[in-house]
Amino acid sequence: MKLLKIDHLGIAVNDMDAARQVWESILGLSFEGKETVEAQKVTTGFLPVGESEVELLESTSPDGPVAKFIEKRGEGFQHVAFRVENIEEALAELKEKGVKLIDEKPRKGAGGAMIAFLHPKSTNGVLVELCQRD
Ligand SMILES: C[C@@H](C(=O)O)C(=O)SCCNC(=O)CCNC(=O)[C@H](O)C(C)(C)COP(=O)(O)OP(=O)(O)OC[C@H]1O[C@@H](n2cnc3c(N)ncnc32)[C@H](O)[C@@H]1OP(=O)(O)O
Ligand SMILES: [Co+2]
Repeated sequence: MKLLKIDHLGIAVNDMDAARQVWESILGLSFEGKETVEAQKVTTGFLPVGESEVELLESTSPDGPVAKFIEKRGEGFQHVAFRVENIEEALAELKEKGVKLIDEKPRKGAGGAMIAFLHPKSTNGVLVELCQRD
C-alpha cells in the first residue's frame, strides 16, 4: 500500500456558509461548491489548496459523526484523508496488520470518491480516511 498524497483535511463546522466566509476571506481559498453525502450525514464544501483540499463538514443530522464530534470537542480538525491507488488492497493490507477498520468495504464519498475510515484508536488519536479517485 502506498499513500499518494494528503487528499484533504476534514474540518467539522457548525455552519457551512459562515465557515466558508472564514476560509475564503481570511485564508484566501476558493470554494468549489457543496455536496451532501447522506450516508455520512454531512454536507461537504471543498476548498482546494495546492495538491490537496480543505473539506468543510456540516452535519445534516444530530446523530451523525460530525454532530457528535462537535458536541464532544467543538468545531475543528476531524479527519485526514490520504489518497491511495487501490483502496480494496489497502484495506486488506491494513486488516491483515490488525488495524481497526471502521469501514471494511469502501463506501461512496464526496466527488465520486471511494472512501473508508480507520479507527482513531489505531492511528494515534487521528481519524484517518482512505480515498481513491479514478
Ligand atoms: C463525505 C466524506 C468524504 O470525504 O468524502 C467524509 O469525509 S465524511 C466525514 C464524517 N464521517 C465520519 O467521521 C465517519 C467515520 N467516523 C466514525 O465512524 C465515528 O465518528 C468514530 C470515529 C468511530 C467515533 O464514533 P463515536 O463518536 O460514536 O464514538 P465515540 O464518541 O465513543 O468515540 C470513540 C473515541 O474516539 C474518539 N474520536 C471520535 N471522533 C474522533 C475524531 N474525529 N478524531 C479523533 N478521535 C475521535 C473519541 O474522543 C473517543 O475517544 P475516548 O474513548 O478517548 O473518549
Ligand atoms: Co473526508
